[in-house]
Order: sequence, then structure tokens, then C-alpha cells
Amino acid sequence: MSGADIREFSRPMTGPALVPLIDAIEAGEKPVVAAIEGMALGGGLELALGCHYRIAHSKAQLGLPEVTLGLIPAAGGTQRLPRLIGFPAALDMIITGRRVSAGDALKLGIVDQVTERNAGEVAVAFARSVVDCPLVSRRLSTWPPLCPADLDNILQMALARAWQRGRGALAPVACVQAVQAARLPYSQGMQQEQKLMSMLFASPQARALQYCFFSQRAVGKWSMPNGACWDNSTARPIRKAAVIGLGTMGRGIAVCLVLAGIPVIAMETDEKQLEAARRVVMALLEKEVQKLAVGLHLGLIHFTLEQRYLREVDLVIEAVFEDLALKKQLFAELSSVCHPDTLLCTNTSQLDVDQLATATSRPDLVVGMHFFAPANKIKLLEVVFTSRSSPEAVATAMQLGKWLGKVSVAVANCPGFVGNRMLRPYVEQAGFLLEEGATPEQVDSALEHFGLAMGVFRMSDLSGLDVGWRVRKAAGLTGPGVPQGQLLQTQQGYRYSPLADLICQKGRLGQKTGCGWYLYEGPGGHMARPDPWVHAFLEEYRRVHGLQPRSIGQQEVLERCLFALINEGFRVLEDRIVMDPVALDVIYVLGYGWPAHTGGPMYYAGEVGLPRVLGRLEYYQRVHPDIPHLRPSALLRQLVAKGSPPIHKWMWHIEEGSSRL
Ligand SMILES: CC/C=C/CC(=O)SCCNC(=O)CCNC(=O)[C@H](O)C(C)(C)COP(=O)(O)OP(=O)(O)OC[C@H]1O[C@@H](n2cnc3c(N)ncnc32)[C@H](O)[C@@H]1OP(=O)(O)O
Repeated sequence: MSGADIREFSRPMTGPALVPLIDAIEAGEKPVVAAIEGMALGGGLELALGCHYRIAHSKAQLGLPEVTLGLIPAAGGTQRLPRLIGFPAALDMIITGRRVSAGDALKLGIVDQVTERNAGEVAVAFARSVVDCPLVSRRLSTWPPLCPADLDNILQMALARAWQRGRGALAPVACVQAVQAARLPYSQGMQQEQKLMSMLFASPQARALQYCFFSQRAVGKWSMPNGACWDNSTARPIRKAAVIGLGTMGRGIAVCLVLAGIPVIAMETDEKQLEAARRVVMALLEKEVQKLAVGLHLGLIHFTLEQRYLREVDLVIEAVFEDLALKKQLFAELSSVCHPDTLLCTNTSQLDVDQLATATSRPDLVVGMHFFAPANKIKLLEVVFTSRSSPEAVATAMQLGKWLGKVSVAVANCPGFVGNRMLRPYVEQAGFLLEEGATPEQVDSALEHFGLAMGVFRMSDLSGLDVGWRVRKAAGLTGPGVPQGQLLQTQQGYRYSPLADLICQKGRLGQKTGCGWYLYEGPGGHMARPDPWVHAFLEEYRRVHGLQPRSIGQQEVLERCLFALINEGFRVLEDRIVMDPVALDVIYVLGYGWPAHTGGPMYYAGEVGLPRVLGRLEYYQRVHPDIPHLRPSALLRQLVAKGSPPIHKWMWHIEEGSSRL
């Protein structure tokens, strides 16, 4: 039982209320044994906690994931679980919403027995054996709370953790408050649980998180403009895969494949690089084996410099340096080395997948598989199809993503695909804000206060400033021979901030060099500190260019950065790069640290109100007519003109034939 039907939360509930039902079971004189197979989640686990005994199959999983839906476990979960397993363990499960295996549940004391056999049959036998035992000691609600001496301290630390994890989310904090009430008599604790649940149940955050839950499943039902879709296309089995290029991304991808049980050929062209990759990959895998306590066949991965091994694989993922000429040459080589049916995938984050496909003899079998760093941790995968990708190739990449535990989103090929395309105007605005008087830490703090996992400058330092620099050079925006504009810099007729280029020219490439927009403990350091050098550099830049710095408030930072990103999202929809706005929200929540409790950028735009987003973009465009990304998109204007329909109706308003494909 995986808990409540989440769809019911937005309509009147039917059926008996769960709390009195669980209380009645617990208070009954007949022993009730919960037999748990598969999942016992949310209300499912709460029901089991109301039973007198719990027997779980060894493959069962148990958890209280309500926090991920913006709620708390409010059918007694916050009161019974701390009584059963103690406050620290209950807080951990309830605040994170994580699932535990049957084995761990036994260790924690949640279940009484774990079996390899049919849990129902074992539970019946167990019930017969306890039929004469008194039930008094089996009713969790009557247990006195297990209050350790340092409970106040434990609760304080849990609250701090909830704030930190939540980044403005209400539910994790409410979870701690509800568990805290388990030190009271049960009936009082339940009152507090119900009060907190009522506050959350109708909250916009809960609605947004439930939207995220369904969006992450909806993107699995992908479709392409040619009518191919998830239920009319068949994925091929992947019996063996290859990863070519074992830098940071390639190593992470190889780890993902091995963890999913897929044999991997891991290839490099340089012996030194191959050995370095072998060490890192094996260390990562051994760590995972220990963490997951699973038997993993480390022999699944074969490191090599030789292309001949590529003949055996069903799919190749290329992860070499982001250089179009290099990748084209590699794709041409793969075409002749690999079996004619082998799928050729690229992990490029923004290069033209169509051009790579054209370099091969099988453009229909070429797709992008854009993983996000660290590839073995981030759950998002952009599957990029070109106008020539076959439905089978897309289905296979989508299916492989699922197999690797990712949420895969099918997107059409365009510069930057979805995520990085929407990121560009956001990063660009941040640069302009620095020119106008802000500091990196002011911009970042506004964005982090909003709930983003990391502000734009901290994120750029982490990714490496040279990544964007290379892209701008390739686009002809900077580099030798590119004329520098007057006063406010302009390139290709529009305002352009060269600040990031100037920082790179100083050798400040972010965390890896120990300095970028911030200062770090040393190369590879993680602790960002404001850097007086950057402040002086910005002041000098403004002085040279005659820019009068002004005080820039949090609201302007958010509106300029976030609304510019959202505006590009509307353009992505106009171009039909994706078939549904939920895809953009999934990409941003899972891949870019956008706060899930706001639903994602497009859902957030709907909540703020499309007329407001439009109005503020129009205002900023009047102030900055030389910034095209602030010009409101046609779709946004059209939606506002139509009375701002709900997000699931947006695509109805896109004119037929506007697809770029
Ligand atoms: C008033 C009492 C209140 C009690 C509080 C609660 O119980 S809140 C609900 C707590 N439970 C959860 O949050 C569980 C959510 N579900 C999952 O974690 C997973 O779906 C699963 C159960 C682990 C199964 O995962 P799997 O990968 O096998 O399948 P999908 O996730 O793809 O799901 C299949 C389809 O089922 C739909 N679905 C799943 N859970 C729910 C749910 N609780 N309510 C409604 N619908 C649910 C899901 O949307 C998929 O539907 P499709 O139409 O096929 O996309």
C-alpha cells in the first residue's frame, strides 16, 4: 500500500477517514498482523503502525514520503513512529521522506520479522502463534514517548537540518514540529499533528510539490512532433554499452551504467587519463557497494584504449571534450567501427546533435543523452532527438535513462537544448546586475533566499567559468579579433557584459583554480568567500565605463534573473522543443536546483500570475531596450490576452506550424 491516492487531494475525499480506522484496529481485541510486500508508504506504513505486529518480505520498502508532497504523515505517523524507534531515527525518516529496506526496518525495530517467503502466509502463521498473547503492550499509541536526555538538542538540530534542506519549504519544518509533539500524551500529539496538516494541506507549496510528483511521471509519456511516442515505439535491449572520454562526465556515466548492472567498455585515447579514470571509477563503485550493501560485479567494467571493443556494444555514449570538430570526427569513426545497429549517443550539453548525426552513416540512430554533473547523482537526463532520430532510438535512450534511475525528458535539438538554453538569459542578467552595482554575493543571496540550491555565481564557479567562456568564443561573442564595444559593451548589436570573459582572462576559472567570482581555500576548495579583489575589479570596471553604481534590491534580482529565464521557457514552448511545459519544470527542479516547493519555473510563473510576469518584463524592457531576452515572448503575451489559462492548457494556444522541427 503506497499511501493515499494523491489525485484525491485536489477533490473531495471519499471513503472512511484513516485516523479513526487505524485507531479502531489498534484498540481492537483481536491481534492484527500487517503483512508487508512491495511498498508500505505514507498512509500504508501508518496503517501498519496501527497493527499489533508487522511482518515484511525481504524486498519490501517502507517510508513516510509525505514531506516530498508538502505534507506530514498525519494518520498518526508522527506520533507512533518516534514511540516505536525513538526520536532521532523517526525524525530522519520523516524529514527526508526516505525509504528503508525491510532489513533496515528490522534493525530499526519497525518490523517484527523479515521473511523471504510469502509475507501473507508467514503473517497468518505468526498471528496463530500470538493469538493468546495480551495486546496491551502492542498498542504504540499507549507507549510513553522515548525521550532521551538531550531531546531538546536533537529537536533543535533537526529543525536546523529541516531549514537547510527545505530552503523555504514549510513541510520539513512542520515534520519536526509534529514529531516534537510526540513527547505529549498521544491525544494531544494527534491534535498538533492535525493542526499542522490542516495548515499544509491547502498550501500552495503542497499543490506545487504534488504537481512535481505527477510531472516527473508525465514526462515518461514522451512524444515527438511526427507522432512517435512512448506507447507506439519500442526500446531496444542494451546488453552492453560503451563510454568514450573518461573526464568527469564520462566517469560518472560509466558508474551509472555499472550500478544498473550493464557491462561497460570505458574508453580513452591516453594511457595516463585511462589509469586516472580507472582509479576514480573503481573508488566510486566501491563506495556505492559499501553504501548500498549490495553485491555488485565490479568486473562489469572494462577499461581500454582500443576501439575494437566497440564492435560488441549496443550503444555508445560519447563524453569527450566539448569541441564540435572533435566530436564530428569521432562520430564518423564510430560509424565505421561499431556494428551498423549500434546507437550513437552524445553527452554534449549544447552542441548541435544534428551536425553529429550528419557525420555518421546512421543519423536515425543518433540522439543526445545529456547527463548532469555529477552524473551518478543527478536524477535528470535530457534525451535530445533530431529531425532524423528514429522513434526506436529515442525510446531506447528514454528507457535506458529509466533503467539508470533517471527521470528522462525528451527534447528537440536546439542550441543549449532546454536547460542550458533557459539558463543563458538568467546568467546574462546576473552579469548585467554586476555592471549596474550589485556584487556576486548580493545576487546569489537573493536567489538562494528564493530557494535555489546555489546562486548563479557560486554555480558558475562550481561548473568552471571556462565552460561558458569557450561557448562564448565559439559563438563569436568574445576572443581575439572580436571588436570591443563602446561604453556599455555591445556584441552583435546587443548589450553584452564581458565581465565573465575578463575574469577568465585573469586565470580565475572558479573552484578548480581557487578563485572565480569568489575566493576559495585553494584550488579545488568549496568554501566560497566574498573576494575583495572582485569588488575592486567591479568598481574599476564601472569607473572605466562610466557606469554609476546603484543599489539593487532583492526583488529586482529575482525578477530580472528568473523572469528572463521563464521568458525563454515560453520561447522554448513556442518552438515546440518540448510538447508540454511540465518538461521545463522537471528539468529545472531535477537538474538545476530550482526549489521543488514552487513547482518549477513555468508553474511558478502561473502562480505569480502571467500578467505580472508580462508587466515586469515590459517594464524592464523599457528600461533596457538593448537586452532582447527581456522582450516578452509572443506566447506569454497571447496567454495573458486569453485570460491566463492554467498551465495544462498553454500548449493549446501555440499556433500550428510554429514548430522549428
Ligand atoms: C489521508 C491520508 C493521507 C495519507 C498520506 C499519504 O499516504 S500521501 C501518499 C504517500 N505515498 C507516496 O508518496 C507514494 C508515491 N508513489 C511512489 O513513490 C511510487 O509511485 C511507487 C509507489 C514507489 C511506485 O513507483 P513506480 O516507479 O513503480 O511507478 P510510478 O511512480 O511510475 O507510478 C505508477 C503510476 O501510479 C501513480 N501513482 C503512484 N503513487 C500514487 C499515489 N500515491 N497516488 C496517485 N497515483 C499514484 C503514478 O502517478 C503513475 O501513474 P501514471 O498515470 O502511470 O503516470
